[in-house]
Amino acid sequence: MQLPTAFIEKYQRLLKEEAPAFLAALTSGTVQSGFRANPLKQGQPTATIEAAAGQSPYVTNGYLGKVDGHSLDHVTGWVYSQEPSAMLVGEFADPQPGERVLDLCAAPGGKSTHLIAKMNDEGLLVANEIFKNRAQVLAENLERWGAKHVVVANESPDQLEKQFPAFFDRILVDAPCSGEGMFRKEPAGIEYWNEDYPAECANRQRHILTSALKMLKPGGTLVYSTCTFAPEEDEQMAAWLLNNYDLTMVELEKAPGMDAGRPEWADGNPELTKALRLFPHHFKGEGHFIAKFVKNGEEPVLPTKKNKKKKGRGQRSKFAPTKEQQALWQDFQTKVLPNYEAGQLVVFGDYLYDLPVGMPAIDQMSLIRPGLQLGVFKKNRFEPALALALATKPATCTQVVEVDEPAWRTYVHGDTLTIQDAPKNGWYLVECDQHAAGWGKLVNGTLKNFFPKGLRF
Ligand SMILES: C[S@@+](CC[C@H](N)C(=O)[O-])C[C@H]1O[C@@H](n2cnc3c(N)ncnc32)[C@H](O)[C@@H]1O
Repeated sequence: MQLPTAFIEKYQRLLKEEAPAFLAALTSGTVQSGFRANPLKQGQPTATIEAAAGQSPYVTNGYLGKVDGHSLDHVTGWVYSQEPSAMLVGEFADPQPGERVLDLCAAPGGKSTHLIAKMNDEGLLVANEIFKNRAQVLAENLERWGAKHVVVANESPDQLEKQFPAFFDRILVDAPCSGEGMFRKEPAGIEYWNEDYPAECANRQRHILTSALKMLKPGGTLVYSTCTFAPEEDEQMAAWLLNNYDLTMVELEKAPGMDAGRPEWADGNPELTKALRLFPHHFKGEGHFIAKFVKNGEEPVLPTKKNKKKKGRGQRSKFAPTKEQQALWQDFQTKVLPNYEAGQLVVFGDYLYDLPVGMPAIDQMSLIRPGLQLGVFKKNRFEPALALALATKPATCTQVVEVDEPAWRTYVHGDTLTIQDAPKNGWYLVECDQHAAGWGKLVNGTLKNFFPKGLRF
């Protein structure tokens, strides 16, 4: 790997006698892969964990090692591949169950899956991505993860800020950056780099952070992270935040191998040591920067109950299912998922979603996934969605077909399954080794395959 001369000279200047070790680790060190297990699923991804190289000492459910993209654990969302430095961001963000959380730059979803897991799928996570194709990937990854209380939005930060004034308890800005910390893992990123690139990225980051702070409640927490070493995007951005907003910086606890922020690379404010830096010659992972702040000030006065009610009612009626649609869903739910508790049922096109309670103004923004997709209405039928299967614990489902791994492979390939001693006809959750894998419709001993065509392999 050939690093640009200007890059080498910059870090020789900044890191002085440490520079040779840093540059050697960046060009020839080993990329450490990792993954997180999904605590929202019922059980442990034993097969992937058995093949792992060990556990992360810093991240609950974090492991070192690779994930097979065609494994049962991956396809059913029991694991998410994420390198060891990146998984520290969600850990330090530390969202709590019941909070309103925004992941403003969320695709492909590594941090979002971590945030909602730490929230125990309680409260509301808005996972936003500015680019539509990336927002689709984000929605797919969150669908596999099986979370209910997540909305996927596809907005620019300055559009989103209009919908959520002082709304969130916690916001993560995992910013688009110059990506220097990923050069070792993704060398193609080197081609985009030039001396001015960090300053360009910093300009964009200031815009994103300006919107984020408008959406953060007083008393709320902002976590800012990058995967670059550039001080312009790291300490200088944290200094800019402290100089322009009423924020208190939160100390991030450093384990051996984790570095403190460098005040001398910004305006000398000693507070900047509270931030965390990950260098590849000190930590077994890629380059990252994390800073955490609390927004000072009083909570705003909430709108009166009367106003609130009006808004909610209008919103619901526009997207509310018809009586026929409700009856179709209820028929399915009573038979198959008798204990399922929906938040607000909303219909977008022909699709039925379970919108998390507390999500405002869904008609005012571009949403890729307004909550958990429950299914689709087709003529006079209801067809359950893969997302619902992946969010279902098999023990809560009354109609389950258990298959072994070869039969599961047949299922994800798109073929029908023959079920011996078949029970009554109807919708069944396909389960393999406790993993909910999708839906099938049993007709006289043959399980018709409803695994989405685009995902078959
Ligand atoms: C570092 S990546 C996020 C990674 C993600 N948090 C994860 O853990 O999987 C930054 C994201 O910001 C998005 N982005 C690019 N320009 C943006 C802008 N002007 N405003 C908001 N997001 C932007 C990128 O498309 C990218 O998906």
